[in-house]
Amino acid sequence: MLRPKLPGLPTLRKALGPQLRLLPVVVILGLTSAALEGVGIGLIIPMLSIIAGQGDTPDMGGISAAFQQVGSGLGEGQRLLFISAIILALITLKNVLAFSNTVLTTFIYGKASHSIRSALSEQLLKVGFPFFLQQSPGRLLNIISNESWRASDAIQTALAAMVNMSAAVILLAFLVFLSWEMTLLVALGLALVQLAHAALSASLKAPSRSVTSRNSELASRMLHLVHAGRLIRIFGQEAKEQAVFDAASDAVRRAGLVLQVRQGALPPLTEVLHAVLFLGAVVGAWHAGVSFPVIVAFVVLLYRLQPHMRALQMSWSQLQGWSGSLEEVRWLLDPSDKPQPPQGAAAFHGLSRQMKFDDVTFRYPGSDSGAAVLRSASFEIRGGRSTAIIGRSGAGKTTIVNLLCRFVEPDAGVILVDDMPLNEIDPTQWRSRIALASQDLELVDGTILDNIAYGSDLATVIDAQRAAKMAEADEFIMNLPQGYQTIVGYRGVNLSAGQRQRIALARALARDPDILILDEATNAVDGLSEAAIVETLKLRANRRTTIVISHHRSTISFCDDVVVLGGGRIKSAASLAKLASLSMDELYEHETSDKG
Ligand SMILES: Nc1ncnc2c1ncn2[C@@H]1O[C@H](COP(=O)(O)OP(=O)(O)OP(=O)(O)O)[C@@H](O)[C@H]1O
Repeated sequence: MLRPKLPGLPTLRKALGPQLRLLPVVVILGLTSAALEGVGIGLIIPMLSIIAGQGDTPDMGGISAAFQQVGSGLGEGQRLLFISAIILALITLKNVLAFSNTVLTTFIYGKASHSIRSALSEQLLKVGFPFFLQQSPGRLLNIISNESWRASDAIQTALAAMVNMSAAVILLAFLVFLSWEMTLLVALGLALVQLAHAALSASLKAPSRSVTSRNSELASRMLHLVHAGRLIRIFGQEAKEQAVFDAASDAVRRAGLVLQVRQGALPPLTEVLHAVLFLGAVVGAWHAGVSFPVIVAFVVLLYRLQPHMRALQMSWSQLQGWSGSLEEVRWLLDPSDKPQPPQGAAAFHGLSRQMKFDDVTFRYPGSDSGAAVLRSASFEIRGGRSTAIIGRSGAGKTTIVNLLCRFVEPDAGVILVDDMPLNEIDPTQWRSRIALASQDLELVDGTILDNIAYGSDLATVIDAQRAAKMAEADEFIMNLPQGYQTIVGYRGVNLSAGQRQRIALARALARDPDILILDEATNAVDGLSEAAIVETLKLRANRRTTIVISHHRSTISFCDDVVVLGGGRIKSAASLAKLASLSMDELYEHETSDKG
């Protein structure tokens, strides 16, 4: 009866994973408990015959006659007790099996829900970074926090549908055995009810998608309120923001109302149609001259069948109502239309000579019509030296970092590492040799120690303290009441911007990387602390490769080389010592013919 295409079925099947092999057990338990129920109801026939004083009603055939034989050798009183005992035993056993099935389906549901959440997290961790440049965080948040739960609910509903389907099949079989004519009538009626139900359920898909997209918009507004708290207040936008939020929230309410009203119309409608069917069957049976005990058994069976049929139909409409959610979850889990993570299998054991940008052109995804950020850029960053990358705002400095870290890949040209194309190197091995401290690289919610140790295997607080000392962070950390155990809060809100930067720098230094990249990593640090940090970096620079991006002359003062970016090109690449006399503004304009 539920043949039409089930929305999101592949997603559900994938989520069930190894639990799929438990589904036959669910079905067998469902069939068995329904069979026990059917037999129990069938035993009403001899019971009623005894009570009505009809003895063995002669005109019965098939399964009714078989039921009629139960306890036939006993006296009436004893037979009544005997049949009652069997019915009680059957009811008890049926409920034990039903309970076992509830436990089993709950177990499967829990596992499948976990697997959906885990798959979503895995996908977010695995997907190529450009995905995050293209997608709205609100949409992603909504999928993780809302839609994934609906997908889990869909699994529970699908499992319940299987149990109900099993019960319906068995009870229908008993009905056929009791009276195939009456069953034919009932089946015809049920098919009509199902058709009406399916037509109405199909109209739930559009409102379901609308609810999903409104929820995404609302999640974006919520994120905005959380992240832009200061901005909203200082510009006095509270009333406007409230109005925008209310509009988004009300849009969710309206879309939800349409969906729920349509869904809500289905149960009463189905109940009325079932009642018509029920009464029609009774009247029909009376006209056909079916015996009283058989009519009662038939009606009781039909009565017991009805909730299963209704539940099946409800499951169907619920799954239609969640189709928007299932589509969103399926979309996020589908890798085919997502940017791939960086590839490459060659081993990397450390930089010995240089990193070379050879004719690299790059444009951000989604900005195809706009100008390229880098156009045929060629320059070298020599190993074991420190290189400043400078240029006016928007020149493409951070883009170079993104390319080096393989967050994005060049559209044309190649980046060579010791003459090997970077895209052939195993990205995990490559990144394990890099540490990045950047103005927009977040702190994690945890202690200062957690943050410094993030990404390196620091054995002790002493190790963390060594890194913190190099980043001029130890002193302020020790002055905090909880020291290294101080909780930094979400994105480090409990700390000042300069403190956050010094912890991020300590985190990068703790990795003791081959290649240290500092992208505006100290622009919020006071001059004195910055001077001390620069001294530390100078000492370190003799051993390791360091790339520094900054608009401050003092920050790049210790660098050996400088690469100047402008208008998507490399304007100049030279030894910084040769340009020592130039101010920052003069450096930005400096142009050499040999950019080597
Ligand atoms: N995610 C993105 N999508 C589209 N364009 C982007 C994206 N990120 C940066 N850009 C564009 O790329 C150009 C270079 O940006 P980039 O961040 O590399 O500049 P920058 O030199 O580091 O600037 P700043 O000194 O201001 O930090 C800019 O024009 C910017 O608008």
